[in-house]
Amino acid sequence: MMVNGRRKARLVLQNGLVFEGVHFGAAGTRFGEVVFNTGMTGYQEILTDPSYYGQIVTMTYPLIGNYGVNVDDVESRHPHVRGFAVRTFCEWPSHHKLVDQLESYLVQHDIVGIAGIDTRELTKAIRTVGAMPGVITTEDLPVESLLARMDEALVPDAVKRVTTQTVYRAPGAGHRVVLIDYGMKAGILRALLERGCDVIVVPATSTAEEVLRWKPHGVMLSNGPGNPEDAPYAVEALRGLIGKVPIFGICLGHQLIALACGAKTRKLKFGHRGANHPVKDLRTGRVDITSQNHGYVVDADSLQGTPLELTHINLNDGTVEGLVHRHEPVFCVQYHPESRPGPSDARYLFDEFIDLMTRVREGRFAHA
Ligand SMILES: NC(=O)CC[C@H](N)C(=O)O
Repeated sequence: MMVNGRRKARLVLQNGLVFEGVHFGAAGTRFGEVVFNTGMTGYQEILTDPSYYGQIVTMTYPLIGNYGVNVDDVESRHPHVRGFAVRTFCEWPSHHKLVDQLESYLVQHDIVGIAGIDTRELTKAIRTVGAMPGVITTEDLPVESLLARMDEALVPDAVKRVTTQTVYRAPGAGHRVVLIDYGMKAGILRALLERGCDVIVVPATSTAEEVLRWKPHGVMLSNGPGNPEDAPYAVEALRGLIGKVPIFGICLGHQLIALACGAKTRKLKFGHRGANHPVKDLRTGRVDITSQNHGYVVDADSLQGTPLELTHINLNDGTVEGLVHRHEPVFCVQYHPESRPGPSDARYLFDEFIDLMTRVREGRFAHA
């Protein structure tokens, strides 16, 4: 069926809620966990952030696509979302860096989109019920048959599907850093290269021995998709790295450090995805406005009895945002200091990592 010259599309949630709109992007049927992002801009970074692998993302900001797509705002080679849901998409974008329209970009990468739905109502449904499986379809399929297929939204072994298959090096004259790619955003690599690091990017399945063979001055743990408990091989590798080399973990990397140290993770009701999450550093009182994208979190109570100390909390819901190891040069944050998209308040954490590696190399490492 057509609406205003466009094919009809539907977004169906597992709880039976149906949103009718029009199709934009590729045609077809795509299942995925439905999550919302509250950023006003940054749709291209969001589409290409591998942590969204297998998910259907809806933007709460109502007008999407107005600056088109460009070659700079990508966090990986191609989009990783399964579907994209917006209120209004802009058919006549304008920006000096624009190379394409959002719609043709989605078609090119086979991402099914829906527009013209009440994204506020959709977001409220997710906030009330919690993030849940759903589907976007441009096909004329009965709702019952779609509801019966919601298992297709599951993404087993997500990290293994997005990690690099080969080791590669981005040379630099500074500290040698092994960057473990669990589904890395390019912004993390960029932040290290901007600080002169000699970066070796390795697959998520690398063992501690494989990482240490590079004789790194530091190990950087990236973000990545899915439940951290689904990557036990990564936790195992970290157990062999903690205490041997300085480590800085971001998002999934942070959660994996927590698991390796005996803490637990749990699923948030609807996650944190946006560019304005306030995070407080408990040691300094400083508050950063941060970029976030996560559905899981480290359980604060489970830190009891572990060597980890809580350093940062989210000011919206009090959840764990940062940790430091009490005895070893290891620290991590749940949010995204590389931003992309979002504010750069927390970029200084990369400088702290550089400083930590310098201190360890010079034998000046000591925790307060
Ligand atoms: N951006 C990330 O690394 C997300 C980590 C994890 N997949 C979560 O959703 O919590």
